[in-house]
Amino acid sequence: MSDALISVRDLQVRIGDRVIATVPELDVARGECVAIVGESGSGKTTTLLAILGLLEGAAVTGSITVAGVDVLAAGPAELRRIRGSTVALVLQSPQSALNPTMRLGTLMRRALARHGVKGDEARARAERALADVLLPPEVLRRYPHQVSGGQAQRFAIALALALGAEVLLADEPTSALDVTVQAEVVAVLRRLHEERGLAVLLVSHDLALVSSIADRVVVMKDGAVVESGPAAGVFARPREQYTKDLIAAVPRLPGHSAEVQA
Ligand SMILES: Nc1ncnc2c1ncn2[C@@H]1O[C@H](COP(=O)(O)OP(=O)(O)OP(=O)(O)O)[C@@H](O)[C@H]1O
Repeated sequence: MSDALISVRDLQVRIGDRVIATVPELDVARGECVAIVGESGSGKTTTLLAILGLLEGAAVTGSITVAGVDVLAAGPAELRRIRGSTVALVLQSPQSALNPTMRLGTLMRRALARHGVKGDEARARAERALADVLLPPEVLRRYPHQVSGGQAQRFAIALALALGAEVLLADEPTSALDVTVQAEVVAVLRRLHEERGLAVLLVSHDLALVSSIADRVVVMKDGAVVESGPAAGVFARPREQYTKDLIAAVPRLPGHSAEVQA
């Protein structure tokens, strides 16, 4: 537990009188990749946004700790600080998350400056982070629309790394990308996780992606956790019919039935 970067207990999110997510327990340890899977509307994104303190208009109860900070009690300044320096959000559509009027270099420089990193140190961090996501330094001269979706997503990850993020919260990071560039983003995420020990909390419909990278899996249905455990165990021996159905729908996974492939 002392090792947990993210620790959630008895989380309940309500909008009006509707409960849209209930998560009794969710931990992400240093260096660990945990995936939340489930059908559309099952409460995955809501859980991620609650962890970042980004849910507006919702009643959130329980406890959420990120790198020792009590998210539900923290003020806006403290939440902004941990969002940049400890935990970073990677979204589905990277290009829409990047300011279109700024070159990527300006975006990177301003983000670092907001966290007090300037000059040579900023340049060194930017170069290292770009190398980590396998992007050439020349991308810093381009505008967001001048790079591919895969490059924009890798740049978003580089931005998080440059700011020193220890855990990435990735919400469907590949689903808006062409199949050809999905693989490059997955490869970068997997390398950062496996070789650099970056912790990742991944929300994804893509069970093939999840099975290739996650250490543990949390399965959500209708706003509730129905099953969780080590990824290998959940994929090999799912307990719940809902999980079996999710797995059976994916052609590349072992539990998939031959008829669907034909
Ligand atoms: N601001 C909101 N007001 C009302 N209902 C909401 C709001 N945000 C989410 N919901 C509802 O909460 C439920 C969970 O939504 P959420 O986006 O967390 O699901 P999800 O599993 O991430 O789905 P998807 O994979 O489609 O993103 C859905 O039924 C959604 O309609």
